Amino acid sequence: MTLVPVAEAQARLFALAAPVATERLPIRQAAGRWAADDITALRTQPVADLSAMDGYAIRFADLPGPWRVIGESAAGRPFAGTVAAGEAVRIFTGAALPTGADTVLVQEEAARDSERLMLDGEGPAHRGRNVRARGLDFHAGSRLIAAGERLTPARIAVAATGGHGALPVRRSVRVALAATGDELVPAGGPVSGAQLPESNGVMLAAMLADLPVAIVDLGILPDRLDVLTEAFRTVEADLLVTTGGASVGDHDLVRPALLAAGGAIDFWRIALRPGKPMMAGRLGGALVLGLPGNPVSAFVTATLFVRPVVAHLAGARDPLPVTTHALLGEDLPANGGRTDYLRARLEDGRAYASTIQDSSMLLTLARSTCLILRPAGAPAAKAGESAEILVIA
Ligand SMILES: Nc1nc2c(c(=O)[nH]1)N[C@H]1C(S)=C(S)[C@@H](COP(=O)(O)OP(=O)(O)OC[C@H]3O[C@@H](n4cnc5c(N)ncnc54)[C@H](O)[C@@H]3O)O[C@H]1N2
Ligand code: MOO
Repeated sequence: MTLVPVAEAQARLFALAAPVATERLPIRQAAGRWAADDITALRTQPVADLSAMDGYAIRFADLPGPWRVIGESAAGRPFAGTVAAGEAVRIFTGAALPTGADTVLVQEEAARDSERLMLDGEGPAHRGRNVRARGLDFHAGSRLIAAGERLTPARIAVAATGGHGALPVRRSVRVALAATGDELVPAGGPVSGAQLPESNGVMLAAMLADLPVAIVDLGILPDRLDVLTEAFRTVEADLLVTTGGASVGDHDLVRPALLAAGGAIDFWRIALRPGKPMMAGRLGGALVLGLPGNPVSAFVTATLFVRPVVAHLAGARDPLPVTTHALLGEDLPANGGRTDYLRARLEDGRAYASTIQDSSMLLTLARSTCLILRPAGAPAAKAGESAEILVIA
């Protein structure tokens, strides 16, 4: 049985579907979406030379003063006249520098007696001190945000300053979630002996909460081919994510049900631990990801495939999770043929893997703050060596 390497599986998954359609959204609703186009400045910022401090606009050549104060320039209310030799204008942060002035004397270094202004300190060290030149931040026509970049709060702010009130984004991604298994009952309800509270659907919804998605909750589906087939046949979504029933047991029916519903499997089984039995395919207009039922396997495959493919569909240029590095807290044994994602805790910059790595253990996962990546075939590693990690909490 050949297992698909993780990076190849991610690339194949992204190739199965293009990003969803674009729309224009009012800027206050666009946070967290991905830009569908380059966003270019419609104006220059600042549009004029502005004061960076509260003080007095002067001519540097007139130092060390004294000056005569001839007016005021406030943000939004510029001084209309011109500053001539020996003259100063009271100025505030963000206000336009009057014509003729080239420098701002901060008020802490000035002494004023009615219209008469004197230096009371060292004064500005050079011409242009405390002045923000026109276009310091950006010029009209500059690219502010590239297509495929996420609309973070700072990018929303730069777009607003660049003159935009609405932004081109991808519409939200419709994600259908289905948990499968006869043993499952909804969280919080009564649980009899052989039953188990459903947690994968709850966890997946939480893992998607910061992404632009509209969740279609198919709830808990029983291990019955006819019920699963009908649910899959009628689902309307961009992405269908199932959990459980992905392996090879007699009650693992997700694959046959997808095929019976008219879907096609593109790949099944990944060189990944935990998460090997994951499958990916298409069903009508939707992508399908069949995640393994073990909760930790569902978490790891959702981290490596579900969140990234949602980002891909939502127009992300770089949809993959970003890893970093940490020193190993303890020795690790050689790894087998699957890339391993060890549940671990980061403490003082060192990553400590949990002793038991069973893919059913949710408390271990809940206490973990990172996953240590162990590439397929990696040799044993010593405490203190650097390892690639994925921060998860
Ligand atoms: N003979 C083999 N057996 C198994 C293999 C294999 O290759 N050969 N693979 C194992 C691996 S690895 C995994 S991972 C699991 C995944 O199997 P399934 O996707 O079919 O998962 P289930 O059997 O349906 O469930 C596994 C486990 O997880 C619990 N579960 C399922 N769904 C939920 C849910 N929504 N919330 C909470 N818990 C859930 C379920 O009760 C089971 O305990 O297969 C191995 N077997
Ligand atoms: O791949 Mo399974 O996910 O080891 O438990």
